[in-house]
Amino acid sequence: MSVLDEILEGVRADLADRQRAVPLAELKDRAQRAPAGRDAFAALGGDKVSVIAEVKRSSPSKGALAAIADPAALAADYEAGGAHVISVLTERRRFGGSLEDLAAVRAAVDIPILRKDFVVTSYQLWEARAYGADLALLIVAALEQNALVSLIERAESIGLAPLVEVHTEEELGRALDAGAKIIGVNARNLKTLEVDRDVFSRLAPKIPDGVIKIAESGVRGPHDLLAYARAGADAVLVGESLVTGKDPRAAVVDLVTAGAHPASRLDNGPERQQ
Ligand SMILES: O=C(O)c1ccccc1NCC(=O)[C@H](O)[C@H](O)COP(=O)(O)O
Repeated sequence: MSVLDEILEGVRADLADRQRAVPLAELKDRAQRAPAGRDAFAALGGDKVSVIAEVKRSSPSKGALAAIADPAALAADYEAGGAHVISVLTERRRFGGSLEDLAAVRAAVDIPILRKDFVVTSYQLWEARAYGADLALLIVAALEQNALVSLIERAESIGLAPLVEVHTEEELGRALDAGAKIIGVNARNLKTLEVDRDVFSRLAPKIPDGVIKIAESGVRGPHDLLAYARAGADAVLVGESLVTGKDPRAAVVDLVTAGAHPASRLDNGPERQQ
């Protein structure tokens, strides 16, 4: 069984418990009373390379990364450093996250928030909306095509921007066929956990203009952001290097500063001096 399959097995078990505890009608009611969503497209668009800063306690590849007793304070630090979007890992068993983390972050920051999880059913999209997310991750490798299409439609219909994650050309074709407007290319193979930063530069030229391109995983600092930017990234998603560093806010400042420089973008001239 692959790592992704193991994660999905645990996700489905936890989901069944939550569905027993909170019926869909009650969840929908809560989602419909949630404050209006924040504009993810505005946060990720423009000339800059946006920074999505992640609240990540642990991971299947590295185990425990950081204790993060106060995810809201960490997210507020990220926002103060200039982050454009906050990603909150809500998966419990392998990442140590929760929906409570999502709600706490929502209350602490004014920028859009991504629910980073392994979504397999629309119930999780209603959860995302009810607990304050503005975007929800949909991983192509975890979904049949019909499910991907219907989850994209459902997300959009309830005010969530779907971030559709791919790792191969075949998955990218499926994401585009399904109508994805925001595509994340994950450098991490979720079946083997191997990180290959070159996956982004191989797939990005095949993503049409007008689709937002996010480079996910493996960003150690501004030099990686600049490399992804040169390959066409509109945004980078960064977890481990922020939560394990001494000063997450300063690390975000460095990334945002690198991403704000026009020379960091594709075809915009020579690499900025570090
Ligand atoms: O991080 C993992 O080990 C992992 C394993 C299996 C599925 C997903 C996983 N991570 C989710 C992510 O995609 C990352 O948290 C995110 O892109 C940030 O990556 P990084 O900056 O390398 O922590």
